[in-house]
Amino acid sequence: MNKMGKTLFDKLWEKHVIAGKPGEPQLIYIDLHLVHEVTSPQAFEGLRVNHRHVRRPERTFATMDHNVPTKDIFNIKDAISLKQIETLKKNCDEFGIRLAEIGSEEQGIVHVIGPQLGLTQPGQTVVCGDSHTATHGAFGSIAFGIGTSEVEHVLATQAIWQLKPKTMGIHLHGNLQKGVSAKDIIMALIATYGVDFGTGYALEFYGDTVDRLSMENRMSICNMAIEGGAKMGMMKPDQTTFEYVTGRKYAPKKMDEAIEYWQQFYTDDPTDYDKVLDFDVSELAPYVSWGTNPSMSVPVSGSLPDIADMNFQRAYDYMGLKPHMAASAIPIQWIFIGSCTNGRLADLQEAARVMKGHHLAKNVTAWIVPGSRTVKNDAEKLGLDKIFKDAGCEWRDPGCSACLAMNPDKIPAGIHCASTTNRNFEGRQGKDARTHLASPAMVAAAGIHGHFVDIRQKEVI
Ligand SMILES: CC(C)[C@H](C(=O)O)[C@@H](O)C(=O)O
Ligand code: SF4
Repeated sequence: MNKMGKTLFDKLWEKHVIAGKPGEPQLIYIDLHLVHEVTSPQAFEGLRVNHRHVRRPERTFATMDHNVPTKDIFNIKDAISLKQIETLKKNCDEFGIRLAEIGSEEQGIVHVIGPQLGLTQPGQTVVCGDSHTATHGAFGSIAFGIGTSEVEHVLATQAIWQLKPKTMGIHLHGNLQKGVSAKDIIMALIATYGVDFGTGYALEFYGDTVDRLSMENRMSICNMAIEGGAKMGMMKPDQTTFEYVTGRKYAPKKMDEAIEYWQQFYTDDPTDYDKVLDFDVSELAPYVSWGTNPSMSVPVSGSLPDIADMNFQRAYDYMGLKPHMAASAIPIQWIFIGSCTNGRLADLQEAARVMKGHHLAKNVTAWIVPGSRTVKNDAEKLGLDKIFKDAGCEWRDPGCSACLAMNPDKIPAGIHCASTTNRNFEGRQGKDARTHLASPAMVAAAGIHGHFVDIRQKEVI
């Protein structure tokens, strides 16, 4: 393609390059470094051993999320979890880093609290030792996950070496049908193009569909860019973004100036991308995953595929399902609503809207886990906790919880769990647990019925 202008990504990249030549790894400045307890201990240890300090503590913010129990939160029984939590506290004290600890108002999943506190802003580079850092790209920033040795490098230097990726524009257009959400868009994209279509690319989602989405919905899409193989997913900042950031705790004091600066970040013309995908969302159905990677997903109105290859055979065996069965016939015994994909207030409101006045089907267990303490408090102010509890759900404390089996919240073996999370790998939610990814409204409806239902049909909820 003949590039005339610049993409959103190009503009952000240029503003942050400190050293290096195009075509080779370049050193880029990092505006925001988010830290959690799992991927930071060795990084801090490296600083200590080398007698280094944290270069920009005021651009670094830590939280506890993966290991925290979501019930009886101060009572961490697992020795490794306890060690990681205690180590983070010690490291933050020693290196002068702000920390949202268990029990505090600011604590929550790293990708929920960054935006919520106004730490995440347009025009930034954001890193964290966590693959779902792509979430923050929804604000119009370069945001990506890094490994522990890179965490150490960023702590010490506030910069990182990166090879500039290619850019892919994903043009989303059309109106979503009622009951179809942002989560369905990203699941459908991955089901259509596979788990590695984004490898080597920075994705930018754009188009009239994106323009109409809330920040929460935009974050759900960028969050799963990594499930499509891309390290980063982004969207240009617009009025919706500016309104979301305004008034937040760490938002810029001079908002007018900030907005004026942020307005330069957009793609000049779609021909500037290295590649473009065109995706009409108007006929999209809600999606559910049936297998053991996020591309193994189908429309809820459809049926499960043939055994195309060995991976499918293995997935069917693990999931205890059969080819050609209707997606709506997948039995559901557990539901999980939470995570950095769908654990924000808007997600809980969506689930509560579906659950209101209903009760869980017999034999269904439900865990509702707000993405942060603030989400929890805000939800309670709106009475959402009561709706969930009346429906028979457990209303828990914030954390990653059953999104991954790194804390006491594990889904039992053999159980089919409809989950608002982003990964459905073998053992992800507990040994031999069977994860089915879907949107908050779809998961809530599955809890009520004990199987998936097509929530586009009025009579089901
Ligand atoms: C534990 C962490 C490193 C991991 C990640 O990088 O994504 C986790 O958050 C996940 O979702 O699997
Ligand atoms: S909620 Fe899940 S996907 Fe998000 S950071 Fe935690 S473990 Fe990773």
